[in-house]
Amino acid sequence: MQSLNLPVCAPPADFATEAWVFIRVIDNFGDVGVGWRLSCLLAEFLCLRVRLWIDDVGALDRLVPERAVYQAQIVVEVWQDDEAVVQRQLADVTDPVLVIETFGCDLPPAVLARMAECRPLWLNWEYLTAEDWAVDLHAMPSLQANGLAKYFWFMGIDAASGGLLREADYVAERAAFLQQPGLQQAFRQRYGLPLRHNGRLWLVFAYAAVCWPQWMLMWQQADTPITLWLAGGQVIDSLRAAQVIAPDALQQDGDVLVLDKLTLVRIPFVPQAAFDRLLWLADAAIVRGEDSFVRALWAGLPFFWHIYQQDDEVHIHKLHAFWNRATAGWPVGLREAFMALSDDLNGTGSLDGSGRVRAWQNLCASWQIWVKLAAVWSEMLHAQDSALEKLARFSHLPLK
Ligand SMILES: Cc1cn([C@H]2C[C@H](O)[C@@H](COP(=O)(O)OP(=O)(O)O[C@H]3O[C@@H](C)[C@H](O)[C@@H](O)[C@H]3O)O2)c(=O)[nH]c1=O
Repeated sequence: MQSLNLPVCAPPADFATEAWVFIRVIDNFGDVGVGWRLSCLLAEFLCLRVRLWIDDVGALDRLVPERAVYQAQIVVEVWQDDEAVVQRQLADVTDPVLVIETFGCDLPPAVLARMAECRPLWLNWEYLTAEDWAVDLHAMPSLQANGLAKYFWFMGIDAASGGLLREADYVAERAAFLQQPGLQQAFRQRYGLPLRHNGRLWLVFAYAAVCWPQWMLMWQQADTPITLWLAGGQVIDSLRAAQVIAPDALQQDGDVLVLDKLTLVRIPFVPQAAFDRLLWLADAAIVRGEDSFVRALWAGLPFFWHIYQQDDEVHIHKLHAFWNRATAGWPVGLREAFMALSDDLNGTGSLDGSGRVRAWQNLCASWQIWVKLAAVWSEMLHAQDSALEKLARFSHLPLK
C-alpha cells in the first residue's frame, strides 16, 4: 500500500515547525482529497507537522480509514463554526510557519488574529486549471485586513504554474506494482475486484449525467468488447434512473452485468492510498473532479475528463484549456474523435447516435497512438517540478 514516507529529517518530537491546512468539504471528495494529499506531502517533503482543520471528519474517514497511522505527522482538528471552540483549540498549539486555506475557505477570525501576531506564510490553494490567467495570477500576493499578504497558489500543468501534487516515490511504486503480478492479484482479492476481464478495461469514476445511457449504447454497438469498472456509484444511479438497467442490477460491490460486448462491474470505494492502483490496473479511464484527474495524468494512460460542472459553462473553458494544450500535436483523426467524445461526455457538442459510434470507432482505430501520446504527455509532466518542490523554493522551507 502506498503510504506516507516518514520524513528523513524528522524534527524532534515536539515539532517546532508546524503548517496549518484548512478544508471545508463542499461536496464529493475533491476538497478533502486534495487537502489530505497536500497535508501528507507537506509532512513528507517539507518535514512539517501538519495541523489539518476540517469541518467534516466523516468525509476524511471515508477517504483515509487508516488515518490514525499518520497522527504523529498530521493532527486533525475538527473545524467548527464556533469562535469559542476555535479559541480553545488555539490555546495550546504551536505557531505555524505556513497556513494554507484550500479553495478560498475563509479562515476563522481567531486564526486570522493569531496569524497577525506570528506572521506565517499564507497561501490560498486554488482549483486546478490550465487557463493562462491562472499562470499569470499564480503566487501573486493580496494584502488582507490583518496586515498579512495572502498568496494565491494555482496548481497547473504549465512550468510557470503552481505545479501538481505528486509523491516522491510515485514512479517507483507504480513500477513495483506493474512488475509484480502477485501484488496485483493480492490487491484485486483484497477489494473483491474481478481477476479477469473481457476486452479493454476502463476505470469509470464519473458524475451522474444524461449521457450515460447513450454511451452505454455506443459501447454496445461498437465492434470491440469492453469492461467498465464503475466506481463511486453515480454512473450506476444514472443508468438506473434512465431504466437502462433493472432496479436490482449492480446494487452490491462486485456485482456484474453483461450487455452484449459490454461488461459492467460495480467496484467498492477504496482508500485514497489505493486509488492509484485502480488506474494502474486499467487500460484507460474516465475520471472526474481534480484529484482523480491528476492521478490519471500521473498514471500515463488514455483518459477522458468528466469535469465538475460550474455555472456559466466555466468548466467547459477549463476542459478546453486543458485538452487544447494536451492534444495539440495529435494526429487530426484521433484528435477530432477524442474532442468530439470529450465534449459529448461533458454535455456540449453535437454528436448523434451514429456520430458517437463512429467517433468511438475512430478512437479505437488509433488506440496504440493514443496510448503512446498519453504516456509521452505524462512523462513530460513527471519531468516538471511538483507543487511541493515549487513550494519549497517559494517558501524557503527546506526540502527533505
Ligand atoms: C473512486 C474513488 C475515489 N477516491 C478519491 C480519489 C480522489 O482523491 C477523490 C475524488 O476527488 P476528485 O477526483 O477531485 O472528484 P470529486 O468529484 O469527488 O471532487 C470534486 O469536488 C468538488 C467540490 C470540486 O470542486 C471538484 O473540482 C472536484 O474536486 O476520491 C478514493 O479514494 N477511492 C475511490 O474508490
